[in-house]
Amino acid sequence: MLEIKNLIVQIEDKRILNGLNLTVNKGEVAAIMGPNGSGKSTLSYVIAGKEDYEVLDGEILLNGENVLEMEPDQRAAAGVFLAFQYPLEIPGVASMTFLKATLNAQRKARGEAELTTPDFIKRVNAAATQLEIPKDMLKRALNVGFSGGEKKRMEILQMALLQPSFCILDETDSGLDIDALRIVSEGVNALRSSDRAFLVITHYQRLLNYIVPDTVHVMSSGRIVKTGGKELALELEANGYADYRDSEAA
Ligand SMILES: Nc1ncnc2c1ncn2[C@@H]1O[C@H](COP(=O)(O)OP(=O)(O)OP(=O)(O)O)[C@@H](O)[C@H]1O
Repeated sequence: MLEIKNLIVQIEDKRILNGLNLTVNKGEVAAIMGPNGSGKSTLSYVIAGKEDYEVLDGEILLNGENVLEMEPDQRAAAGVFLAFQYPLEIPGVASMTFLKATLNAQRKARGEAELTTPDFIKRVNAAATQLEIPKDMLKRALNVGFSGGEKKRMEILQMALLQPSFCILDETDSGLDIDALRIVSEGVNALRSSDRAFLVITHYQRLLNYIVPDTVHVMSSGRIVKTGGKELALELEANGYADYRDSEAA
C-alpha cells in the first residue's frame, strides 16, 4: 500500500530524513516511535504534501502511484489523511460547514456525487455520537476555543467521515485525558479494516495498548533503524532510545 524508498528530505538546508525506507501494507497498523527531533512529524508532513520541504531523493508510492508528484488535495483524494499533532483553528468557519465542504470536495475529486445535506447530517451525527462530540460543538468555528482533547476528537471525526485509505496519526494521544484516549482509540479501532492502513506516531507505549499495532518502527536521525512487533514498544518504554541514537539503519 505505502512504500517509501530512500527518502531524503531537507528544510532550510538542514537534512531531516536521511534515506528513510518504510513499507506499510494494506490492513496494517504501523507505529513509529523515536526521540524528539528524529523526523517523525516531518515524515507525516512530507507524505501529506505540506510545502516547505525539499525532497532530494527517494520515492513515496501509494498503491503504486507516485505521491510526490501529487498536489496535497490530490493526495487527500487518493486516500491520504493526516490527523495533525496541532490541529488548525479556522475562525469564522463552522465545523459542520468545513466538514461538508471537505467531504464533498474529495468526493468530487474522485468523480463521486456530492452528498445531500440530510445524508451528510446523518453521517456526521453518527460519527459525532461515537466520538462523544456534542452536536452544538459542530456549530462552532472549527477548533476555535476547543480544548486540546476536543481538537483531537475533531480530527478523528474528520477521519471517520472521509474514510481515507491511509491514515497518519501524529501524536494523537498528546493532551488526551484517560477517557478521551479511550474514546479516540475506539474511534480509530472502528475504522481498522483490511483495505485501510494506519501510521501511528507516538511517544508513549500507552496508546498502543488501545490501538494495538501490527508493527513498531524505531526512527532515529531521519531513518527507520529497527522494526519489530508490538513488544518493541514495551522494550523502548523500559530502556529508552539509548541503543538507537545515531545508529545505522538496521
Ligand atoms: N522549518 C524548520 N526549519 C528548521 N528546522 C526544522 C524545521 N522544521 C523541522 N525542523 C527540524 O527538523 C527536525 C525534525 O523535526 P520533527 O518535528 O520532524 O521531529 P519529531 O520526530 O516529530 O519530533 P517530536 O518528537 O519532538 O515531535 C528537528 O530537529 C526540527 O528542529
